[in-house]
Amino acid sequence: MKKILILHTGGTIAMSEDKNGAVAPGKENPLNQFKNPFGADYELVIENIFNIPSPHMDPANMLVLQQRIIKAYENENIDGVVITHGTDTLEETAYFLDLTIPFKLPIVLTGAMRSANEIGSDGLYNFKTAILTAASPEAKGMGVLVVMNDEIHTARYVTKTHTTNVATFRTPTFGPIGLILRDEVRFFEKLLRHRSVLLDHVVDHVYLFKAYAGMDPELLEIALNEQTNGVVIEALGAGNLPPKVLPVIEKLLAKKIPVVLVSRSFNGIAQDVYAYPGGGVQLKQMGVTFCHGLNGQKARIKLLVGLSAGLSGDELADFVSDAVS
Ligand SMILES: NC(=O)C[C@H](N)C(=O)O
Repeated sequence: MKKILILHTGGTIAMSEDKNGAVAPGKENPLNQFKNPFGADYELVIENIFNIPSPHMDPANMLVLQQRIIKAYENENIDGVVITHGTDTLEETAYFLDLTIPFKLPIVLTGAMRSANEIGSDGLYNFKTAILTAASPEAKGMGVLVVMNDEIHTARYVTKTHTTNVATFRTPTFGPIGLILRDEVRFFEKLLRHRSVLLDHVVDHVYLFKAYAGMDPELLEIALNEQTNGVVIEALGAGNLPPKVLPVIEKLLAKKIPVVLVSRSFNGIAQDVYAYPGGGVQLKQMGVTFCHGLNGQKARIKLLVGLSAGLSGDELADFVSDAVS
């Protein structure tokens, strides 16, 4: 018998379409109509912990989820957790939990691209396959997982790539680590290393900026204040910035505000390759932290988690830059 804790948080998987085609949460969560297809082999403990669209999700809510899971692991004898979530910020919640849950418990996030009463709705199917994955012995020790459209992805690298297509969740550069084939859960990769940190609160004022041709330095200047805890920049290509923004970055670093760099490219990692003004070599010499392999929103979660866990200086830089931790 497998005991799976189900935490519903909202999102399209919990919404329905009205007669004009507008999608919104109704009075009743359609997931409550889910009939356990697994019989007596599975005990599903279901909680509607939130009912929010995922653009309303924030790190404080992510911490509520993390604490609920830790409590269940310590006191309620569970074998796995499934979280249903809106897809817009699903990857951020998944990665937050990946970085902050210190034990080998299968935790699987899923959602839907089509609401409950739309033709071809993917919600119940994704929910079912997420439960199967959370119950799989092989999911133990794989970190937090995202299951959508018959694919299993790591929280660390998965990202939403399409506004409406049901095949929206992809893992650029590396690919998924498993598949669901009918009702069979098959993993074909292993996690090499996994590092989590302990935290009991989350810091705010960790900003994410995106670089562009002719980037205006005044955009970054808004981070030059006492409240700012950290800055992430999605840089150009292999990790380069327009030279106009360098004086602001110098000022941020002088104030001991960590500045983390990722690439805005969909594939690949940020590295110190180029030695022209604003190139990665100069940025690294200035003290910018390169975060290898994460996208901007994940690097922001990682910086926020590291800061919330009390890391600073070299320790924080090591934590953030090591994308396989
Ligand atoms: N497919 C979805 O779930 C998108 C929705 N806007 C959400 O993230 O809540």
